[in-house]
Amino acid sequence: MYNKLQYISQGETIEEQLRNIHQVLDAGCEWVQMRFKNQTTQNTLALAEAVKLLCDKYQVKFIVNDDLHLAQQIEADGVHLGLTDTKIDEARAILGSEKIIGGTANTFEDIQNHVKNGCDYIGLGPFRFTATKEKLSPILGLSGYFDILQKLKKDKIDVPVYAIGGITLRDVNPLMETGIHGIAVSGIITESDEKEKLIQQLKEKLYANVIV
Ligand SMILES: Cc1ncc(COP(=O)(O)OP(=O)(O)O)c(N)n1
Ligand SMILES: Cc1ncsc1CCOP(=O)(O)O
Ligand SMILES: [Mg+2]
Repeated sequence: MYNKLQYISQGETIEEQLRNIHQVLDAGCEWVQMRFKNQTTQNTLALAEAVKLLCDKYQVKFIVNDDLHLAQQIEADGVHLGLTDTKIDEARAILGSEKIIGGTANTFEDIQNHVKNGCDYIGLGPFRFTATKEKLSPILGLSGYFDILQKLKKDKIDVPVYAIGGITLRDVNPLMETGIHGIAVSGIITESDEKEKLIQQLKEKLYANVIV
């Protein structure tokens, strides 16, 4: 079972990214997506190599945003691909069956396509407005998640769905009630001065109904 909490990294420089990721790992997060936009290839590679070492040390999953060749080069656990990034089936052909491929969705049809093409998990959103990403797809709100998750259930499409976009601690319970698997968050964790406490609180809500 994939972890129910994915941290999406933030930071304008390699140092800032590494500081944020290191703090999040120390605070107990077990899944990191490295998202480092508008950077040189050299910078992105340097950060990815450093994050790979860190994630190996903490024994947590590490996926790379957007760049499947970089994910392959540094032997990350996988890649997250958006609707305008490399197609999921092309990425699967290159990465093989062992690597994790996540895909962004905004509609039920996006999820159907991703699953058909071999996607392992879905980042469904945005839940609400967020300044973390530009050019957002239409906002889904709670009712959007409810409708899409109902359709997935009806069509027996069983794929882990992560809610994303402007999520706060208060949103976790209502979102989980729609049937999502977990959440992918960036801002709330990056900006928190009490990361350990926040991650613990998020996990308590995310795993409240999981029988171990
Ligand atoms: C878990 C997760 N879900 C969605 C996204 C968004 O991906 P994308 O639409 O490609 O946007 P960018 O993150 O590349 O700006 C994500 N990264 N992770
Ligand atoms: C990458 C991405 N894709 C849709 S919303 C989003 C940003 C999520 O970050 P935050 O949790 O800060 O809103
Ligand atoms: Mg992308």
